Amino acid sequence: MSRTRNTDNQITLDLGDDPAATAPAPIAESRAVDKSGLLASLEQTEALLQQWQLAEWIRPLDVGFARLICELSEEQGESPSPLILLLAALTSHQVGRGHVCIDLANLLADAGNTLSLPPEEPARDTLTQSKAAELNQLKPGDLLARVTLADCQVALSGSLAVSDGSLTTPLVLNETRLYLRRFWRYEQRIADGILQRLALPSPLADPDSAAAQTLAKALGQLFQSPEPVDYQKLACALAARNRFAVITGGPGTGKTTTVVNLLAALQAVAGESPQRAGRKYRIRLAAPTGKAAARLNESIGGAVSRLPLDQLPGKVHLEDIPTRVTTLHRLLGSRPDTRKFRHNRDNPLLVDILVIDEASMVDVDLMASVFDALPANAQLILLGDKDQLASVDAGAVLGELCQRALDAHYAPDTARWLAAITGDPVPDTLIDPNGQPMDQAVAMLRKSYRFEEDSGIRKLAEAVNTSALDSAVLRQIREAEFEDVIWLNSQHAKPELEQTLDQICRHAINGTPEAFRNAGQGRVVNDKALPPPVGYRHYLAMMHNHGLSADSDRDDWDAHAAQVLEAFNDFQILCALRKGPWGVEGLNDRVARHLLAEKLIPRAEGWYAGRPVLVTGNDYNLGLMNGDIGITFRVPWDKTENGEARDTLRVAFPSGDSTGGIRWISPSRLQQLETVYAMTVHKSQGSEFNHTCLVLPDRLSPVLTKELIYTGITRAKNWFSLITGDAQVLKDSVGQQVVRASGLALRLEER
Ligand SMILES: Nc1ncnc2c1ncn2[C@@H]1O[C@H](COP(=O)(O)OP(=O)(O)OP(=O)(O)O)[C@@H](O)[C@H]1O
Repeated sequence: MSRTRNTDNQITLDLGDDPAATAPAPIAESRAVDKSGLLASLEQTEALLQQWQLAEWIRPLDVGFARLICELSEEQGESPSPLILLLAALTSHQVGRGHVCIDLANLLADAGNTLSLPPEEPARDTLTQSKAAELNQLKPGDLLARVTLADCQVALSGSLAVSDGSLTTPLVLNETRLYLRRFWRYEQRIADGILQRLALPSPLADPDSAAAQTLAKALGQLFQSPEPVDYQKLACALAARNRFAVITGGPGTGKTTTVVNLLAALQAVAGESPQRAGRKYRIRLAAPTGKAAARLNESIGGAVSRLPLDQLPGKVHLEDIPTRVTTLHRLLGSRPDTRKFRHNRDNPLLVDILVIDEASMVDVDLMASVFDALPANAQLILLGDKDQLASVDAGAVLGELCQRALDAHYAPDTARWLAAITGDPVPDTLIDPNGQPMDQAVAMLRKSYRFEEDSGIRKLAEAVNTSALDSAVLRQIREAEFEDVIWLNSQHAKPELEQTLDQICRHAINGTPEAFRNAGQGRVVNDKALPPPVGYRHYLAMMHNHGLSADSDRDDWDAHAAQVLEAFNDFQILCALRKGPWGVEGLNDRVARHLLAEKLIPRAEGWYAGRPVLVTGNDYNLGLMNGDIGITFRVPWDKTENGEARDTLRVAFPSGDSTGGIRWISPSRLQQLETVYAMTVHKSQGSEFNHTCLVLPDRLSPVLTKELIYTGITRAKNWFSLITGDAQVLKDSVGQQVVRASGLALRLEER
């Protein structure tokens, strides 16, 4: 058997079982496959990795990394084992899928599921059937069938490329978890940052101290709930005591309200502190995306203005509580072409308290950078919904930190302290004498203030979250018992494809208010009359209906664009997939064609007035961030040679700050974007829409998980509609859960 490079410098697999195969033979041409031999030599393994790469099972990066490991080992006089090569590629593959590491025990127990290989949907339709069939006999599971954990450990521990982290090796093995060094370091920096903060003594620890009494007094003024346990108050107390805290809660459970009260209480403590001589804390608010930052910007102002500041101790003023929310990248000082930030250990942020909203979207890389940039004694408070999808990139930091949030596990000492400060006894079910340090810093909000008891959105989200979807809720939704939820094609278990796709487009245009109870009219929630459910006709009609001209003030154009952008936010189609007729690509195209047929847009391709776009990469020059949404307008701002007004297209983006202004950008300057009639659920994280329509495909795929469905449903503020390609897919998706391999929770337990 030999390794041979072809003209593209690619290594081809000589399977050695065919006399004709002495020449480089692409895999499709070999007849029989000796699987056991594939891990016998480096050449065989490397060639196989290359075949997986060609089939797009793994990325070129994964093969490149594995090769690098071999080259480094060879340079040091070592003959790397084929198993190391394979494990290196698979570890890198897992990072690409959001895992921080690979758990070897899981890999050996069930390689197919652990790696999602072969992929459910082959990425390359160019792969001939015979080639695909042959590759299917060379799955990682086949290769690893006779490999034991001990084999892996022996191979890894004997390699110069692997260490326990104490040496600067590219791979790190921690018990059964194999990491790319970079990701092991991220996890270590996060764990160190958390544990170091949890170990700091709190000036509030003694409930009889003056500081703790001030806190208790402030909380007494800020929270006056008649409930036996006010979980918001409890969360405030807990987060005030710790230099690191997490507040998790579902939609509308009052995360923003709680954090605003917390900041006011902390400023009251600062104001009364003799050591601080009245000096208030420097507080910063941040969110992982521009959209999430803008949303918090919107809600925080109102919450701050409602604070009973004159009743608080410590002379707290309005300006002591910030209302400006920035993106984490801006806060940390991102620089083009490097993942290193301006603020780091050598140049820390000038901040005493940092609050990060939508923390479920923060990956390990960014979270490690946050800890690097924070002064050692600065307080970090993470807010988010633990049940939402994890970050797009590797890690599930918030989810891991909140693994035990439901039962709290407060140590008796913590429970006594909480009761002394809040005046409410902590329920016995939340007390655990074996509670760990991390448990003492996590609070869960348990009551939704946005959704009423009988809200369908709330019931559906809860049912999905607790995997109880086969129960009465599905029937209630099918029978349209709720005011706020409709399942448009629930009567068809397996609806016809074209008909369903057209139904989605008609729904996208009109919002189908008539399908909701009382045609979506007259709903009042929390004493507020809700706008009815709409579709995209709403923003397009508003866009075309303006009395503006070339002479109009630019402020009037800005106000018009702001209104249209807000109206666009009233409806959004969310998809699970990117590709295919059920994915964003297919649906964007189809919806545009329907809008064109209805004469709501002038064309369905390229740039046109009305085209909504989603920015898909950060553009620091234009000040646009991944996830920003803009709408294309026809504006009469250019001049002809004769000085007459000439129409031109400009894309209006919200300015992203608290001014509510508009940035007008010429389409030609925009590099990374896509049309956004349909958006993936992943991209919708951090956003909310008045009416959300979730589209589920006609086949189950690994991306369809409980977290995805929950995130999709909870993007709906007031109205939720569902269209399924197969009714069963909804139920089956809820049975699939995202489990990301990582060692963070264990690291926090270990010490
Ligand atoms: N303790 C409370 N009593 C009454 N209303 C409340 C309380 N807490 C929050 N609310 C109201 O509930 C709504 C949602 O609150 P808030 O925005 O703080 O929740 P959130 O968890 O941050 O929401 P989101 O899911 O949008 O992030 C707001 O209208 C708020 O005024």
